[in-house]
Amino acid sequence: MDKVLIRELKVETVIGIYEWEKQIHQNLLIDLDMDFDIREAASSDDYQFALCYETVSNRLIELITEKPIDLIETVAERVAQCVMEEFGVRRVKVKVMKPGAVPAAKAVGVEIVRGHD
Ligand SMILES: Nc1nc2c(c(=O)[nH]1)N=C([C@H](O)[C@@H](O)CO)CN2
Repeated sequence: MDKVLIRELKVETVIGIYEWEKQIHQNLLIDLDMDFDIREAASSDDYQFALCYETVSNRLIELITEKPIDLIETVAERVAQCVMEEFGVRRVKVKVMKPGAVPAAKAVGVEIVRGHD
């Protein structure tokens, strides 16, 4: 299946389970693999048939930053639900990484796949 990809979308937001985390902003890095048939956009060279990675990125930043979230699992599920419901994506892989959360690790994170072919 064709895919539209977003890599390392940086989202600065209030994220975490601890009280001190609720007082600061931290970065999340989000990867998306969105199943999407690109043939109509490619053959027509017409933007109206494309899944706009810019529009998706801006919507996800809005979604994630609208209120504090405890778990990165919640971020992943909300992102998957949003791209399927609002952008007509039938299957999506979402990876949410939290750099710096564990000092000894470069990043920690979760990855989910939602939807079907
Ligand atoms: N599976 C998870 N484990 C942990 C999370 C999380 O979101 N998912 N969050 C934390 C803390 O917020 C941590 O990032 C603070 O450094 C701990 N474990």
